[in-house]
Amino acid sequence: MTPPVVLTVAGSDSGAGAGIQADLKVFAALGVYGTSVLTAVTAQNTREVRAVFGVPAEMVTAQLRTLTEDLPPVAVKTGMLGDAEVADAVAGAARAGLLPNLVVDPVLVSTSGARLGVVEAIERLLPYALVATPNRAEAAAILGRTVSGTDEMAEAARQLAAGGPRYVVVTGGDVDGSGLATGGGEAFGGAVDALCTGTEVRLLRRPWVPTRNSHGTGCSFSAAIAARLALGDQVPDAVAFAKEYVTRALLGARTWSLGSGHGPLDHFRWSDAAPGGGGSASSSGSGSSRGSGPSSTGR
Ligand SMILES: Nc1ncnc2c1ncn2[C@@H]1O[C@H](COP(=O)(O)OP(=O)(O)OP(=O)(O)O)[C@@H](O)[C@H]1O
Ligand SMILES: Cc1ncc(CO)c(N)n1
Repeated sequence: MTPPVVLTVAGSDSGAGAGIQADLKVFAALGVYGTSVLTAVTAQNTREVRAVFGVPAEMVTAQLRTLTEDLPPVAVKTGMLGDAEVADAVAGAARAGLLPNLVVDPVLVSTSGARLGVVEAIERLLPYALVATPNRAEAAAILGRTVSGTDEMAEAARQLAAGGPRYVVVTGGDVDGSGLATGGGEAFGGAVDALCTGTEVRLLRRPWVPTRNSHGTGCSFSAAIAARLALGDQVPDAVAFAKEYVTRALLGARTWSLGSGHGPLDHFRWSDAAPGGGGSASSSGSGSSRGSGPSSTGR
């Protein structure tokens, strides 16, 4: 059995909750061969991003060329890009056809509030995206207006899809500064995302998981979409799978204590094996076999 190759182009999170490290965990959990091109190194833990060191654009290009010559990916996701030169380097590879099934997660700000990207960089890559996955704040920054309720999320998804990516998911998982269970998701009666397929907008709704351990939800969501695309899913199915996967990974992480800030997700369903583990929570509605994913969501 040869697994499909999937690539993440993103920054390193030393705390391994987000960025490259989260993406590689998702790829492993979903049974694809993960490769990585680093755009930045962050000094980061569950509480803060203390320092960011950008990888020069020429080095990003060198990684992309070297990798794709030998291990061409079937699907790709991008996360933190850093500056516009790096975004140009990635856009150049996309233009050359080296980045098929491209999922762009327009990372701008970390959960802890640190700036990780600029709108100008994201705008250079969006035209090449098959799928874009901005959260509400990112969609607002790109469009230059606020995006609050589900109607505005749907409208933002539609507007962004008209300007480049074939599919856009505006996610509603953002949590306010105080962290615990105070996020927009609760106010909406669940974790709601708006998927624009080009022709229509669907609201994807799953139960809101009240936990501080939500570091890297966006990274994991976009990585799971790329993994499922590589395994042959159509985009709406890949998105539905990814939503279920993240819900399940949040549920599994509810009771663990890794760091004193926003801890990581339970990517590998370890909580299923723990006594009274979080993975079987009925509200998830997901399957329970280890390593496998759900077959449907509440679309
Ligand atoms: N507490 C939660 N409970 C349930 N689902 C959640 C929760 N937090 C996020 N999600 C879901 O996770 C997915 C990722 O969305 P989110 O809006 O968190 O991305 P993000 O803000 O880009 O993440 P990050 O903080 O990693 O940058 C979405 O499907 C969202 O609805
Ligand atoms: C490296 C990196 N990428 C993305 C995010 C967004 O969560 C983060 N905190 N760190």
